Amino acid sequence: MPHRTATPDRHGEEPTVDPSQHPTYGLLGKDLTMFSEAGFDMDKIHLKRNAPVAQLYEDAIKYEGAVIAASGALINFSGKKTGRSPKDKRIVYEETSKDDVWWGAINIQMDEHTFEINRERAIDYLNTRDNVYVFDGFAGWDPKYRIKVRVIASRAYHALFMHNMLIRPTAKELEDFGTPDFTIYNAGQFPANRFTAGMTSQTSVEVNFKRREMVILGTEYAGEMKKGIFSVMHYLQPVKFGNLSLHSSANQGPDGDVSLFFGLSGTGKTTLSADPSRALIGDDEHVWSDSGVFNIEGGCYAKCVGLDAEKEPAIFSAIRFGSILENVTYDYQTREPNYEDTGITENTRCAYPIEYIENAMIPCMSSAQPKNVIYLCCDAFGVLPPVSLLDANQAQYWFLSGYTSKTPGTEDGIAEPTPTFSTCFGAPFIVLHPSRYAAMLGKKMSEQNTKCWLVNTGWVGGAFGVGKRCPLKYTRKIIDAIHDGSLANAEYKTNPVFNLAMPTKIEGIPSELLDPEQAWSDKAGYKAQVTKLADMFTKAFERYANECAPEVVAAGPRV
Ligand SMILES: Nc1ncnc2c1ncn2[C@@H]1O[C@H](COP(=O)(O)OP(=O)(O)O)[C@@H](O)[C@H]1O
Ligand SMILES: C=C(OP(=O)(O)O)C(=O)O
Ligand SMILES: [Ca+2]
Ligand SMILES: [Mn+2]
Repeated sequence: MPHRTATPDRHGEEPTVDPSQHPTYGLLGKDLTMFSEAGFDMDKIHLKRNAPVAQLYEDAIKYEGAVIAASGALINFSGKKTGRSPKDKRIVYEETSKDDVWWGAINIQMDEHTFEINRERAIDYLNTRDNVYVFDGFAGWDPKYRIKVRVIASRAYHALFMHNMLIRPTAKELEDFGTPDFTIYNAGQFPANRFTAGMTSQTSVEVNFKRREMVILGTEYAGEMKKGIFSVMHYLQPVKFGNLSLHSSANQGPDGDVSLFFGLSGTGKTTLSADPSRALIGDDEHVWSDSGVFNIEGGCYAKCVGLDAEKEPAIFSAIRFGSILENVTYDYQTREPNYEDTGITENTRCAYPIEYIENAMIPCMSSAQPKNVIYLCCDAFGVLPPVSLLDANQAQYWFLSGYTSKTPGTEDGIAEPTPTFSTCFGAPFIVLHPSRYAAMLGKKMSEQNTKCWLVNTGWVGGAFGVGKRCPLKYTRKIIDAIHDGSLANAEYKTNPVFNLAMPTKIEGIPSELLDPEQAWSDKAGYKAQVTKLADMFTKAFERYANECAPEVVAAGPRV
C-alpha cells in the first residue's frame, strides 16, 4: 500500500494515516491537563510531543526555511543571534536558592514578578503559533541523579536540537514521564520587552529554580538551551546531591582509565575527546559522583569552522540524517556544507546524537574515577607551554583563575581571541561560588590521586596575529603521551615566571615548541608578553585570595 500524507485538521478531525499529525501527538491525558494549566490554548495550537525526527525535518523545511545537506543533515539558521548572550542571562532571586547562588556579574538577579511577565509573554507567543513542539527527555545518564526535562518551543529546529542534546527516552519512559523536573519555554523568535523592569535588551534567558523553569525570548541560538540545562545541573548536582558538575568532556581508554578535559568554549573539549583510541563519554557537560563520571547530555555540539574530514574524521562523519547544522552555508547545487565560510558566524555548529560517534560509550557513564584531568587553555598571548604538569596547589590556582581566551563568535560581540579569566573554565555557567566547585575538585583529585595537566591549545611561537595556533596534530600527540603514561615519566624543566613543569621531549613534537621562550624568535617581545600576562593573573586572583589556602595563592606566577 502506498503511503499517503495525512492533512492535519486543526479543528478536531482525526487524521487517517500519519499519527504524528494528530493535533496533540504524543500527549497523554495527564499531559494535556498540565499544558492547559500552564496556559496553553489547546484548542488553537497543534502540539507535537517527541515527534519523529523526519517530521521535525519536514516542518523545519516547510515553515522555517531549513534545507537538507548532501549528507542528510538538516541545515538551519538561528537568525540574528549566532552565539550566546551572557549579558542577557538572569537568575530569579527567590528564597529556595538565593543563599546558594553567587550573585554578581555572572549571575544577574531578576525578580519573581519580572519572570512571570516574561514567562507569560513566551506562552502568549507560543499560543499564536500553529505548531508548538515539545520534547521530553533526560539530563544525566546516571538514573540516580538524572532529571526529567521538558522543552516547549515554537521551532521544529529547537525541538530537534534538544532531541539530539538531551537523553532520548524509551517509549516506556516517555509513557511514564509524568511531571518534568525542569521546563524550558523557548519563544526565542519573539523579543522581550525592553521596557520591562530589569530588561536591558530584547534578549532574555532566565532561570527560575523555584518554579523549575527557564524562559527564552529574543534569541534563537540553540546553544542557550543546552548551556541553560548545564547551569541548572551546575546548581542541582552540588546542592541537592553533593556531586561535582564539570564543564568538561570525558573519555575512557581501553584499560578503563577516564580523562576529563576542562575548557571554556572553543578550547578543544569536543575535538580532543573525539579520539579513535578511546571511548567517548561526552563532549561538554559531566558530573563526577562517588560512583564515577556520567555525561549530562545525549549528544554533542561541535564547532564546524574549518572542519576537515581528515583531521576530525569522527565529527565529520557524525554529520548525517538527524544531525543539525547551524548557520553553515552550502552549495546550492550539491548541498555540500561549506565549512570554510564564516559569512554568517565563526560559531558554526553541528548537533548530533552521541551514538553518531562510532566509539561512543553507551550508556555514557563510567564507574572509574578519573585518572587524568586536563585543563584546556587557549592562550592568545602564546606564552604558555603546550603542556605542563601541575601539582595540587597549582591545580587549584589554575582552576579558580580559569585563564584562557574567548573564541570568536561563541559569545555575542567577540570578534577575535580575547584573553579572559573564566573561573572553573566556564564562568558563564557557574551558579555557586567558584571556591565550592574548586574545593570539591581538589578533594576528589587528591583522594583519587588524579594527575592534572595544563594544555595550551592556543598560540605558540608568538601571540595571536604573529604566532600560530598549536597544530592540532601536536596537541593530539601530547594527549596520547598523557594517556600512554610516557609524559608522566618524562624529563621536566621549570618555566621561571609561571613556575610550570614543562617536559623537555615528546616523541613527534619539535622540542623547541615545548618551551615558549625557545619557540619565540622575538625574545624581548616574549619577556614583555610574559610579564603582562603574569600581572594579569595576580590581579585576577585577588578576588579568590581570601577563599583559599596561602599555598594556593603562592602557586601563581612569580612577578
Ligand atoms: N591544538 C588544537 N587543539 C584543539 N582544537 C584546535 C587546535 N587547533 C585548532 N583547533 C580548533 O579549535 C576548535 C576547538 O573547538 P571545540 O573542540 O569545539 O571546543 P569546545 O568543545 O571546548 O568548545 C575546533 O574548531 C578545532 O578544530
Ligand atoms: C555551546 C557552547 O559551548 P561549547 O563551545 O563549550 O560547546 C557555547 O558556549 O555556546
Ligand atoms: Ca485542536
Ligand atoms: Mn564543545
